[in-house]
Amino acid sequence: MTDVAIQIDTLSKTYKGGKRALDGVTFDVPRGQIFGLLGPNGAGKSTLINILAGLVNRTGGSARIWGFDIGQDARNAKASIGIVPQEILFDPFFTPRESLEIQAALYGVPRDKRRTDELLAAVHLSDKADAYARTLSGGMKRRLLVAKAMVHSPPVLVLDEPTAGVDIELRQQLWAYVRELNAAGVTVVLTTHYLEEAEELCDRIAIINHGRLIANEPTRALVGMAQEKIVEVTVDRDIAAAPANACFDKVLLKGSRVLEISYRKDRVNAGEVLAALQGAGLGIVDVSTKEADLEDVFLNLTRAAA
Ligand SMILES: Nc1ncnc2c1ncn2[C@@H]1O[C@H](COP(=O)(O)OP(=O)(O)OP(=O)(O)O)[C@@H](O)[C@H]1O
Repeated sequence: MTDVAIQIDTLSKTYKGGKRALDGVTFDVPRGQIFGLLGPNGAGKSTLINILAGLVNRTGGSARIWGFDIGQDARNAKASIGIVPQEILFDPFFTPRESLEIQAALYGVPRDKRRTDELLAAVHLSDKADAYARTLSGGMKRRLLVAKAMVHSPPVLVLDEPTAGVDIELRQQLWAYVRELNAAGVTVVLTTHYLEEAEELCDRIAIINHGRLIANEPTRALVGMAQEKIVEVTVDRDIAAAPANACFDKVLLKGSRVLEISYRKDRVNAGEVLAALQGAGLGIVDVSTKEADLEDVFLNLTRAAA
């Protein structure tokens, strides 16, 4: 129990009108990790995060944040989590410094415990500390949102699609800061559409589809679940049609001498694929393989559960 940051137990949400956005979801977010929550549009990720944030009422199940029940101990639960929302909403007339001070006051952080300057520096906004929020770029606003979520020094930080619409350089900066926070002991939960990002950043990944949990694995294990492998082979003569063989899943003729062959690594290996080509009388000139990535797993899992 003590090593769990967030405990979600048969959590359900049916919106007025009957839409069942979450359908009995159960999983734990271990302390100290960067945890990815993935799923296609409309899968229920924002609903789950909004329940943790106290913005949406659940219709079934329970959740604990840092051991505090979000219903019975809402105050402590709320104090234990910082949430960076998907949408950027600011009063355009407040400066970053004022926004952080107001947020700290809302959370009851005493003046001598406030970390406004430290947070502004951490998100590279010190030089914009006294500029109106409306003059900040999109990336700056997002960084300010991260700082706002951290004013009360919560042990858990949740980021809902934090890098949507943020350019690559800013994304890198934001992730560098998230990694720093994590190294300093903050448990991070993030939702992202960028699978590469999840693969690179997250220790563990849960996938939600149609309001149900369909995977919850260490990232490496999840990527290892990809069974499809692709080998591109250049052969020694022109061929008119792709050869067929029982050990190929799919064959594409990509040029008169180049074949792209998909096979299932749980059934055959690359040697058998190449031997099958040689058996068809083709000499092999060149070979390259492509490892499956999280995207392949994600597509397979979400398709299978559709
Ligand atoms: N206030 C609401 N009233 C009714 N239905 C809603 C409401 N909010 C969300 N939904 C529905 O619940 C389902 C889950 O939505 P949710 O926003 O949680 O998905 P999501 O995984 O966060 O998607 P996205 O990645 O697009 O934000 C969707 O079908 C959505 O249309």
